[in-house]
Amino acid sequence: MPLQQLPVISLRADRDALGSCIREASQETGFFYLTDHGISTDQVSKAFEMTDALFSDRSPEAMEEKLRTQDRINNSGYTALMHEKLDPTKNTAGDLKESFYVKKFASGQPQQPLPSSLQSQADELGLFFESCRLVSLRVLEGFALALGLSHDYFAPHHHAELDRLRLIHYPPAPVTSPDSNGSIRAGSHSDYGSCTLLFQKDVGGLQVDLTNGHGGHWIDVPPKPGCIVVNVADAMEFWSASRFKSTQHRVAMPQNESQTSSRYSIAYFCQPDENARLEPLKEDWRSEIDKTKFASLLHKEGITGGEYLQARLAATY
Ligand SMILES: O=C(O)CCC(=O)C(=O)O
Ligand SMILES: [Fe+2]
Repeated sequence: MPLQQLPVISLRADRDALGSCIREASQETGFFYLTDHGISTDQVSKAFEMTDALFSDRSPEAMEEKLRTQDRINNSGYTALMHEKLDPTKNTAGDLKESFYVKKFASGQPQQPLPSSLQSQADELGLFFESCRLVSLRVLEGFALALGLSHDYFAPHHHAELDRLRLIHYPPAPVTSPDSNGSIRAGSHSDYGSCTLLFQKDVGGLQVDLTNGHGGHWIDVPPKPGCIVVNVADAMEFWSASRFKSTQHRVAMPQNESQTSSRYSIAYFCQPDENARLEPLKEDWRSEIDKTKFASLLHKEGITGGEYLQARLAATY
């Protein structure tokens, strides 16, 4: 019987257990729920309150203020509805979502203009970023152990220079068949970096393709109290020479009345550093890489984390 539910992995597990659970999940679906991660429900609720406040104010002044924070070159600030298209192969107008990208704080200070509603919560926002960063480092330890490497193998390539916390709002929408070729909340895609942590408020819609782009067998990944959804992203798939799967996922349009209201999610994208070299971890693994997916990485000599991210972003906006 095909898998219908993602595994739940505890960050309290000892190193051996963590490595083997993460190995199994990363090889099978590339997605799992993470529990015992140390971020309190109170902290997550506060982050969602900020997200709600940011997107609820639709006055012309507030919308202008948000638009002024947009910085495409640095992948930070506000992105308006329909401005992103995660699945460029589909002939749709753009994804039905708006979002706000947050960069790592330095000495407790934001490194980008924030709209006033976030400015007043800047300390809390910076702490949430930091909590996510620490969890992502633990997940990277799990990946290293799962690949038979020293637990601290990935840390020197991950200083959160390009990491982004993304507050996301999907506006209310009608119930729509998943097979319709029309609008979508977020088109099918795989993430670009090392891994992603995802918090979903209460409205579901996230789906993962168990065939990973080969025909489509979508399973729902509903919000699970206290859990973060974690997925392998493309740089980690490449490093692992496709042992780990960076799996296609999407946010479907509402499938029932309970999903028609606003949907809020918060993603933390853990990225390799600007100058981190992307290459398979062992030379003799090279032949095992998914050559169609990574053609652009294979014909170039020594692409960096920064170059790869820019190339992927250019295809999305
Ligand atoms: O909002 C979600 O649940 C998923 C968002 C996502 O996959 C992304 O932004 O990469
Ligand atoms: Fe994603």
